[in-house]
Amino acid sequence: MPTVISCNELRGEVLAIQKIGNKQIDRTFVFDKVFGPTAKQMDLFSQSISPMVNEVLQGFNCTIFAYGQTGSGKTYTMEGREKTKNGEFSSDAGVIPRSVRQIFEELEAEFTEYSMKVSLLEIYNEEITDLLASDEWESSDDKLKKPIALMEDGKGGVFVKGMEEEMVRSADEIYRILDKTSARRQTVETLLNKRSSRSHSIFSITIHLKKFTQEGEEVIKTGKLNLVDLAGSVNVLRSGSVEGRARDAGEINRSLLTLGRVINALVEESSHIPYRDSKLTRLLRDSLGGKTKACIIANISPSIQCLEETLSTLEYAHRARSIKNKPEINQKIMKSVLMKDLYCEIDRLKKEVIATREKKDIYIPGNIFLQEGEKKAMAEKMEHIQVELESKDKQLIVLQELHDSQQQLTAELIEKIENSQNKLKGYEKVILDQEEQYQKAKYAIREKEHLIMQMLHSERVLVEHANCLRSELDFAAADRSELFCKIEHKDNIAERNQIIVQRFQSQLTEQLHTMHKTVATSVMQQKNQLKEIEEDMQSFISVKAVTTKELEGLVDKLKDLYQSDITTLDGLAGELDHNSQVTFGKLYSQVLTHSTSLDDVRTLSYSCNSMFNNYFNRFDLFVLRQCFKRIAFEADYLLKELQNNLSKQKFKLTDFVQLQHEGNLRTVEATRAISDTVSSYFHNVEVLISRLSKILEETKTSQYQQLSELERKFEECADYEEKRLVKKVVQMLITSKTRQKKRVKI
Ligand SMILES: Nc1ncnc2c1ncn2[C@@H]1O[C@H](COP(=O)(O)OP(=O)(O)OP(=O)(O)O)[C@@H](O)[C@H]1O
Repeated sequence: MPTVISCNELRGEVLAIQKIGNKQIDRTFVFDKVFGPTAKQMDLFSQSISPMVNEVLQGFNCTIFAYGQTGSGKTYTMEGREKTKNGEFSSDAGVIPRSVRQIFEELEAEFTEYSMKVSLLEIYNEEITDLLASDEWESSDDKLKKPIALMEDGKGGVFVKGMEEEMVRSADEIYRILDKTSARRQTVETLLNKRSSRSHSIFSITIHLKKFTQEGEEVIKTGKLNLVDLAGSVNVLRSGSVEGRARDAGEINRSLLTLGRVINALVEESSHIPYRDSKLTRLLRDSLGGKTKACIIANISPSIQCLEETLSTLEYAHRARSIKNKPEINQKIMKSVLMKDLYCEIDRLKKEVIATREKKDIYIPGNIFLQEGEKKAMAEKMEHIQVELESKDKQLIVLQELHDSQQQLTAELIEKIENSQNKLKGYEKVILDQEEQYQKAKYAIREKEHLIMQMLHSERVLVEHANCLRSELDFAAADRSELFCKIEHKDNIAERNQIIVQRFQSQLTEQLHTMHKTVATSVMQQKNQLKEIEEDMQSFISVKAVTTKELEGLVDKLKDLYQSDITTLDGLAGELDHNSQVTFGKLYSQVLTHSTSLDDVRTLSYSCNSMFNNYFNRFDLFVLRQCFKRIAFEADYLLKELQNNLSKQKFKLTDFVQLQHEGNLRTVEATRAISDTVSSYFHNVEVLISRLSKILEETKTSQYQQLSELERKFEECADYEEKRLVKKVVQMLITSKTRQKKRVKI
């Protein structure tokens, strides 16, 4: 069957998947706790109920409701399937037996003095029945189940008139009461549940605990736990209620509807809360928004067929979640006050009984009468008392008849009792003997129990040891696989390294080869270049020598030219000198011839003048000659200087060429030496690389050997360890089995 509900226990969410037409609508409801289909009774109890039970023992009133569709597991949740299984507490045990057990365990652990009473009410078709009122259940006739009235207590609360509360001293007593009364619940077969409970049941445990104040005064602390198994919320048509029971479906829904309306009104904080509209809500008024702590368990089915009811339950519970109760601890009552209250209650009950017997009137205590102002409440009370009186009349007649037959039976019984008492005395002796035997057996059992405990302890230790060994083995196996992984990884790295070295080797050889070639070509080129430079220098020197020679020739020619010019000029100067001397002689003879008269002076002056001019011309030529001589001398000197410089330069150039040549020769030598060193260095590198790869190869093989050796040793060790552990475990199992056998024998 398809499921439409999924639970997220961690987030406290319930997801409902609804399909309307082709549309899928997902709805999520959040709760304080969510228990999925795999949850156990114990989970629900320990997480949600157990803390509330503790609070009851602290003096709070707590109520636990189980609400949900018929057949969804409310009764299973509250009561469970069976309380005990093979003498142990069953895992199917529900909230009620588990709460009872916790209460007694805690009370016994604290050595607290306490008194405890329980009550069990059923609300069916808006009528309250007391399932503990024993005398009414003697008869199997349903009609005799007497409905009882709900009364206002005048303090704003209600009480169930004449409700029986049974004092209990142990959990077993409560279990017995529950077993006895479970058959009395109104059940009917529906399509959804073979034993559907049609009524609401309220099981209450009231605990009075004796405590001491700091001043040492004795006080009574009271806590009450209400465990409510609501009737299933049903759709009459779908639930298939049969045999005219459809009415009860309506009534159940009516009281559940009122419960829903009360919840809605509380959530909306409405001014009017319709508690009074149903018996259920009147009775549980304090648990709904009052001083009581309340927990609602919403039971749902994951089936698609129940989706409508499931959604309604989820909405109902979700609304109820937002109700805020104001839990208050019950006031501690002084023992004396409690006693006084109890005496008053007894007094009231006595007066009530007398009034009922006399059928005259009803008794209402003065204080209640004064407080009962509300007409409605009073009318209801009267109505119930009327109903009660009528049913009591009927019962009286039946009881009278019963009384007569009972008296007859009593006489017979007294006789039987006397016989039985005689037999009893005989049995008592037997019982005493058996008690003694029982004590001995008990002692022996305790001893064996002690032994068993010790054995169990040692078995637990052994199991723990085995677990430790197993985990060690697991660790060793994990280490081994890790080691294998590492070896594989190392192999891969070594392989990759080898490839890289080989590649490097080939690249290096290639590069060395190229370098050799380059160096040889460069040496050749350098040699050629040096040769060319040498040749250039030789040609330059020879050209220079030729030019110098030519220059020398030219200088000689120039010198000769100057020399001839100077001699010509010298000749010219001599001729000029000779001519002037001739002219001067002629002039002197003329002066002597023509010097007589007055005009002698003028003639003298004239002659003197020309003589002066001649003299002057002669002086000029002399100076010119001197100048030429000096120039020729300077030119000669300059040429000589030039010649000297040229020959010096020639020598310097020859020296420079010589030096250049030597330097070139040295460079060639040095380059050759460097090239030799480089090639020898590369040769060495080559040798070293080949040696290195050889070493690498050797290391790799030795590593391989070492690793395989290690692997072998590790495998041996692991095998040995495994065998040893298996042996140990087998040994331990054998020991444990022998112990178990011994224990069984014991
Ligand atoms: N969690 C569960 N594990 C095993 N069985 C379960 C569980 N819940 C319910 N059941 C079984 O399903 C059947 C119906 O459950 P139960 O009577 O508790 O439902 P209900 O809600 O009380 O029904 P109704 O409202 O009709 O009384 C019972 O036989 C019960 O044992």
